[in-house]
Amino acid sequence: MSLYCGITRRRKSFWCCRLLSTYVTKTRYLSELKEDDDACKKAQQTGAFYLFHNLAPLLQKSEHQYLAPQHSLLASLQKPEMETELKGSFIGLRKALFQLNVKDASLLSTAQALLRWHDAHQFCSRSGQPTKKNVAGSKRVCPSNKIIYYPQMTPVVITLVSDGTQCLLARQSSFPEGMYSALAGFCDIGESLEEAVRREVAEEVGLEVERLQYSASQHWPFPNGALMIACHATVKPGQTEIQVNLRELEAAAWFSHDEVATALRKDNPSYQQQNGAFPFWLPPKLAIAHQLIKEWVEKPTCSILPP
Ligand SMILES: NC(=O)c1ccc[n+]([C@@H]2O[C@H](COP(=O)([O-])OP(=O)(O)OC[C@H]3O[C@@H](n4cnc5c(N)ncnc54)[C@H](O)[C@@H]3O)[C@@H](O)[C@H]2O)c1
Ligand SMILES: [Mg+2]
Repeated sequence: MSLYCGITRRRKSFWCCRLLSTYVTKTRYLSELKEDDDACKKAQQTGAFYLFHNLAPLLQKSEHQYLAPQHSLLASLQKPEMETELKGSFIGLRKALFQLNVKDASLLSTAQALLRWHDAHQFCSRSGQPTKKNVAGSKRVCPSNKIIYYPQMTPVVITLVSDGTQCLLARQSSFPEGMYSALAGFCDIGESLEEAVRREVAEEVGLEVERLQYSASQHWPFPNGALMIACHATVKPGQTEIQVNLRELEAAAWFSHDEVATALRKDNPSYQQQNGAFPFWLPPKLAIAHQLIKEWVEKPTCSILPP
């Protein structure tokens, strides 16, 4: 698509033309929809919608997968009629997330986080008056004092700690049986990413981080829309004795490269072993914890780059 812009200098007009990438065009269009209620209303006439009921998306079950159908603007129907009409059911995102394709999982996570934020920000915290949502849902405004509220994400650090040969994985009692993950924790106000990683590792397993390396980030819809910031970290040599904080974790342990590489190749084993224990397994592919662990398996030295 072309952009034409007119620049007038010293009474002469110059016209320049340059090609915009599809990504830039799309980004600018979405940015316009956030600010322009009329343009957004117009877009809604031809737009595709995901449907939610009490924050649960409407999904269709297909073998081992969920499909997230999109719909054009619908007449208002009650939940049971809607499910029958659209041949699906409203299913909790926690249950369905890992059985969705990456695109639907990402869009539904964003949509759910946004819906939850709107639900929790109905009133201005200064005036107590009801706030008003713009058409795109990208902000809420208090009509009495014009304060604008924007959707928020909570930063969370997730860290895969290594001693160079093994990596440290932990589990909370709320995790599915047998699943271990990297250490995670909410950033405190005023903290840098590095400070949050050092504090969380010290708090949860009693170790001091020596070096850390940023890996990637991910939006995570639970519990209220978090920005997961993933890092690799190493601990000081010879200082690998774990002191698990049992208020936060059920267990934490060092795992060898072989153990982790083997677990990474397996799907969630939902069976119990003969001794009653559940086999060791790792978070599914969609979770950034999985990507962090996979990176370490492929390159165990990824966390010991110079600081
Ligand atoms: N996507 C992934 O791969 C992945 C993996 C692990 C954890 N996570 C997410 O990371 C999040 C944080 O991990 P955690 O539970 O170990 O955190 P955590 O270690 O900070 O412990 C949670 C506790 O911190 C306190 N807390 C401080 N600030 C908070 C805030 N802003 N919101 C809620 N509680 C706050 C509460 O007391 C809460 O019980 C989890 O909610 C989990 O969903 C995602
Ligand atoms: Mg934690």
